Amino acid sequence: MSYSKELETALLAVQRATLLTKSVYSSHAKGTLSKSDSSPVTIGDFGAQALIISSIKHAFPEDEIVGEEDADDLRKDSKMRDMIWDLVQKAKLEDEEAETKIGGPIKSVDDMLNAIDSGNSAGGRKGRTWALDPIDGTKGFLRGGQYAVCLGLLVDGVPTVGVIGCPNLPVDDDAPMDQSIGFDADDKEGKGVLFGAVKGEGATSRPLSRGALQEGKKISMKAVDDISQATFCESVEAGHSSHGDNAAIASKLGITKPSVRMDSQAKYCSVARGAGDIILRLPVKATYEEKIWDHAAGVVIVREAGGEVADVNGKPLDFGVGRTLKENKGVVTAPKAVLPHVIEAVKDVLAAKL
Ligand SMILES: Nc1ncnc2c1ncn2[C@@H]1O[C@H](COP(=O)(O)O)[C@@H](O)[C@H]1OP(=O)(O)O
Ligand SMILES: [Mg+2]
Ligand SMILES: [Mg+2]
Ligand SMILES: [Mg+2]
Repeated sequence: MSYSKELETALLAVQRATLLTKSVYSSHAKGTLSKSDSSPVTIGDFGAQALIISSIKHAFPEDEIVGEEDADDLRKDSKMRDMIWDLVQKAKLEDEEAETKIGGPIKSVDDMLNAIDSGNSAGGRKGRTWALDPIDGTKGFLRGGQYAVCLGLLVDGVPTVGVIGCPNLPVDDDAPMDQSIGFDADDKEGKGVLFGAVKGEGATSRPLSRGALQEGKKISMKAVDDISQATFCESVEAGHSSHGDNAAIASKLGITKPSVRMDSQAKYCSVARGAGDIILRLPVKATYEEKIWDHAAGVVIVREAGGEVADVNGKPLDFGVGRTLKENKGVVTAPKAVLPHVIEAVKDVLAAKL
């Protein structure tokens, strides 16, 4: 079946939400709270989740949504709630037809809180579920590095549509990855990319705009003939992916170039357009369960660009078991043809640690 309405809705919804996140960054008042797992959340995360869920509910009222955030803290904190309401009202696409397609503005504070809380689906194997990360890489966002607004559609547990907005990546698909770091607070030309993909239909990139969608261009991964020449990427945060294990794996593959460190699913987008080749996310703690919203959209984009993902044991990622990837450990991404080779190196390095 065709997913053209799903793709268009997701592209517009993510594009509108990126406008909100950019306005938070420029305002320098990010209203940061610490969550129960001590990770940060800002008014940008809440505002983007409200806008995107209201867009999905307008176009597809029956669909389930697994969103990272909930509104519990906001129901207790009127100051924070008012800051977010102000942002949400201001974030509008400058194209009436586009804005109408995603339902127009949210009507009240209650609707905004209820939208945020509609991201409470338990996920699962049956039906249509959107996986939403309103700001992926919140630490990167706060640092002025890369971050991404990520929305994926799972159909019976299978990642099927993926859209990611990266306000700080260069528009040029051929820009080298080390030029990708740095924040575009002033909305300069040349920064801000919207990636999209539908299973079986390829992946595209287009410049983020403030109104109607710009035209998309096909993207694809680079062929890797000699793995020792590959570029690998990993998290900036050592607490999110084991830099030591990643380095040992790279060395086993004969890779001598230093890793490129980048926050968020901007990594998936970068390798999907050939600005890097391999992503290593080796677990730091055995108990950590990767969240479906941290991978669903990126996985569709990478696969449609010629890549494949698996966990550290080479097992396919199972998005149908709830809000987390609890049947998997870590995530490894590479061009399809070389993934088995990379997984062998991962297994060797992990086995040597036992
Ligand atoms: N202990 C952890 N291990 C792995 N990932 C984590 C951990 N804590 C938070 N994350 C999530 O990792 C992702 C960031 O990955 P990266 O380090 O590659 O940028 C984010 O989704 C972040 O959540 P969040 O969406 O709240 O930022
Ligand atoms: Mg978070
Ligand atoms: Mg995330
Ligand atoms: Mg997040």
